[in-house]
Amino acid sequence: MQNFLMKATDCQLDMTKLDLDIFQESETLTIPGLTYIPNYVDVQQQNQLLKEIDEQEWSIESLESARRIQQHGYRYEYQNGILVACNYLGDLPDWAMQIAKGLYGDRLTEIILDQVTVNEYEPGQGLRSHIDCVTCFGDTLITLSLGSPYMMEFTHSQTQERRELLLLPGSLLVLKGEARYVWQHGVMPRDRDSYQGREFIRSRRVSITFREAAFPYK
Ligand SMILES: O=C(O)CCC(=O)C(=O)O
Ligand SMILES: [Fe+2]
Repeated sequence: MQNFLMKATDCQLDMTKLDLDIFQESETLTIPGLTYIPNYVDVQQQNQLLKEIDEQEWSIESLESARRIQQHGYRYEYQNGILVACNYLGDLPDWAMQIAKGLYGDRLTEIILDQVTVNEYEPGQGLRSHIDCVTCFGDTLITLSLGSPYMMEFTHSQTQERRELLLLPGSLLVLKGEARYVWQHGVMPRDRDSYQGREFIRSRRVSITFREAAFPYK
């Protein structure tokens, strides 16, 4: 195995040299309904988004994971994976609304998505494998990745078949159909990822997930 250590602070520059995007795209075709779009936003936009996000208030996701999150548009509260409350918070902040409109303009969504969850991951933190609440959200989930590359794992909920995808900063992950409803997705709590024979040291990752708040909660 090629031991390729990459410091995440260097990654935005190094990514262009690595040409990772090419082999990632072919791999994504093996999960129906999953689309991976590298470089959806450029480095300048990524930095601007991180700045805007960090100006907003964070909250702690749960005692279990202690990761920081933000919710915009609607706030969903879960206990042990069960929805216990949903509140309308108001319009999305401008930076989120601009992206939501862009996704719609690029025909990635049929409506302008109105719920945003920002997830922050520090090295060692993860997200348990899950299928996003079916009754809470619409059929299209879109995640924009910022910061350090992290690997996402997908597990088929019946066959337990697994896939991996390294989510690069600036990339968009679109989950619909089977990728949304049949495959679970999650992030292992680790401080580095091995992917395609290379090792990626994790630093801070911030993801922005866009969803449609489902009708009963509007
Ligand atoms: O951080 C990510 O890329 C995914 C977030 C996610 O799956 C969720 O909030 O449901
Ligand atoms: Fe999710």
